[in-house]
Amino acid sequence: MDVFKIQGGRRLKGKITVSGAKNSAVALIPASILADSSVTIGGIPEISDAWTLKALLEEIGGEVTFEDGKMTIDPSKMVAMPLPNGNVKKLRASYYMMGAMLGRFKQAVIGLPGGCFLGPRPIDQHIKGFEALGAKVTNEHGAIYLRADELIGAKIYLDVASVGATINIMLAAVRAKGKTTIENAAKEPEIIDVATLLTNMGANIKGAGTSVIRIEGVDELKGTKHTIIPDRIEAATFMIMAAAIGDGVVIDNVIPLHLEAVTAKLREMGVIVEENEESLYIPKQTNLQAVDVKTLVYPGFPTDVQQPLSVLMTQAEGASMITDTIYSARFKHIDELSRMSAKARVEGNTAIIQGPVSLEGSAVTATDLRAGAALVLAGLIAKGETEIHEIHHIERGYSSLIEKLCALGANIRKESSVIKTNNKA
Ligand SMILES: CC(=O)N[C@H]1[C@@H](OP(=O)(O)OP(=O)(O)OC[C@H]2O[C@@H](n3ccc(=O)[nH]c3=O)[C@H](O)[C@@H]2O)O[C@H](CO)[C@@H](O)[C@@H]1O
Ligand SMILES: C=C(OP(=O)(O)O)C(=O)O
Repeated sequence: MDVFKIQGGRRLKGKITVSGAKNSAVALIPASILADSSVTIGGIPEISDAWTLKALLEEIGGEVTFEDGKMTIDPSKMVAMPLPNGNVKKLRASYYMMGAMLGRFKQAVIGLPGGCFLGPRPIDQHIKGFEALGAKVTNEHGAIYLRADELIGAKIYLDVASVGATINIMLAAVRAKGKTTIENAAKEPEIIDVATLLTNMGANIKGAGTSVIRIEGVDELKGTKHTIIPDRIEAATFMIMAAAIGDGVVIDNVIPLHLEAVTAKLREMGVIVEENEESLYIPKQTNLQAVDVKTLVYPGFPTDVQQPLSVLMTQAEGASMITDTIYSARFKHIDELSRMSAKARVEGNTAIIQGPVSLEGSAVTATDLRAGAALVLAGLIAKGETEIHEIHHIERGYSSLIEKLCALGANIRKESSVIKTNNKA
């Protein structure tokens, strides 16, 4: 099994470039299924989720190339092959194969998705949407079976403003007959990105990025070219790293508007954030102050940044509180941070973190993607060596992380860890 080894205490300085957004990429790639000819997407991050989706599209007959961040998908020979197991279990966003295949083939068999375990992650709102469009949906032995004679536009009110359900219903509805309205839709920037691709393919979508999305179905969608938006969660991770251990870091390829909640909270902690059109500059920081944070749907503070921010809180003066209203159990990293001498505890859906403390290097486990990012940051700050296990979680969402951090002066490398066995045989 591979591990990350970090020698902590090295200051970071220079420029780091943000990759394309994971949560856009994982929806844009399945969206290509709906076209009748090739779709090319630029800026796809080199993350395992993108490679897994490429493999899934190939399993159903897609011809896909992925080189230098450019993915070209020819969907013309795809068929409605069932995908009950295997790659679908490796990532959360395999659920987008449901909406896209239902939209194109009026049928799909897709295993329940994997991805980060953050507490229960139901997909009832996705299914409610598919059923409203006329699909019969059953769950058989851990796979979702979807079938429709035809899809007919409908009015769908989401009980929770779910990112996945909003995008999945858009995917299923763009080729349905008539009008679909999604009310209480999620407003994340990645939803606008997917709507932009679909619109360029010929779809008729209004209101993406607001809480009401209106779709007028079309008979067919054509191939197109698209460039993905920058990853606001990766950017936020780098902002936090720069605030914790930077000697002046430029974070390039960002949309500052997408980061407003993060920037505001960092400023409240005393961090100086200079905004330019497509980049941010964070000078060396002193005197970080404790803050209270609550995660919310966009444009609120993102849950995906909660775990990295909690590490910065260990360096701030006073007691900080961070409440996750989206995923109440997203705190597995706190136990790992405690191994590194953090003073933190969890009460319900809130972590209480006392700072400043001197973190100590240790062997820790990335229990999920952003827990992994948090531990990388903790390792960069800590005295001595930190060894992070289960890094496959981190590789689902951070492209070339080692290379990017080493270029800023970090001492981090990937190694194969030798499992010691009692070899008596
Ligand atoms: C691949 C991807 O884009 N992942 C992101 C997406 O996940 P994902 O799309 O899975 O998250 P959702 O926005 O759907 O979930 C938000 C909340 O709604 C609940 N819910 C969701 C769907 C449903 O049918 N029923 C239901 O109750 C969830 O349990 C959660 O409490 O948005 C999350 C919230 O910003 C992010 O943390 C993830 O990084
Ligand atoms: C939770 C995340 O990802 P996923 O939904 O793909 O598991 C994340 O990106 O932080």
